[in-house]
Amino acid sequence: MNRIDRKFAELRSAGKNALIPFITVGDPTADVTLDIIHELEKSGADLLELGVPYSDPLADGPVIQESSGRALKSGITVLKVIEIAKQARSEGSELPMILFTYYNPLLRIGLERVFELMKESDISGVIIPDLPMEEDAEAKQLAERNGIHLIPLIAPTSNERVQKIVSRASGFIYCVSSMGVTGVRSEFHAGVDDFLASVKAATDLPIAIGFGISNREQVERFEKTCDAVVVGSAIVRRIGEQEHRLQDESTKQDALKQIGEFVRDLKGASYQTQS
Ligand SMILES: O=P(O)(O)OC[C@@H](O)[C@@H](O)c1c[nH]c2ccccc12
Repeated sequence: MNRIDRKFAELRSAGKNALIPFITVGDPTADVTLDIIHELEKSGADLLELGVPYSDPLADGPVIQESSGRALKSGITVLKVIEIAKQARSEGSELPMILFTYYNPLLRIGLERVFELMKESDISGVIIPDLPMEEDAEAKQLAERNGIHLIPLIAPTSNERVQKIVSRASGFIYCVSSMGVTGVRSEFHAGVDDFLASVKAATDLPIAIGFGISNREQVERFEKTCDAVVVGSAIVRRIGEQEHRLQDESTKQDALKQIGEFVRDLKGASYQTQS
């Protein structure tokens, strides 16, 4: 049991769902990211995806790509991201943290070392969008050895593949609402409900949905069929809009508050875990 399991168990017994924000670490700077992490937590985030900025992010839409660009300018690397997770923890954060990274940055450091560093920083999960199940044996083994969940991403796909993926998963299952890239969508494909039902039928693990969720109505839409929603672009876009105000001491608190309010809105009164 790590922090992810404990959080979902706690929410399940309270009959609540989880909100999982995704942010790009280092956007606009490492210091501001720490403030954002604490603000998200105060505003009701239940778990957190820490995105490692990457220069060639295949699955990312424009909002996250631009955010990666800002973060790379501030000099962030995967090692720095892991360091920032550790610092957030030492500053009192209790959030279960999930590292979100493409595979190459991990390989460059060396898988063995990077998983040990994640453990030392109390990171509970890792999502590697470009690592297919067929090639994840080494990462999976190292994750297990270090008490970290390798969280699979599943896109609407054949039943057989769903079975295969969930049967070896741990932590939770991240279901992608639709094909394509991240970003805001106004509607969800009707097949998404069948897809979620087929995943649910195949596993007892919590199920998260992400890709294109940007408002309270959409969060509610998935309340019954999922245990968690991931919101990336809608939050990252707001961080981008506040880029300068977040870096000016005289406006920073107000800018943080606006981001926090958006997260409170997403959760809605029925979700609220904190007042
Ligand atoms: O941005 P959205 O549409 O809210 O989707 C979540 C998402 O940003 C995050 O989980 C994510 C960022 N990059 C990704 C690449 C692949 C899958 C998922 C992701």
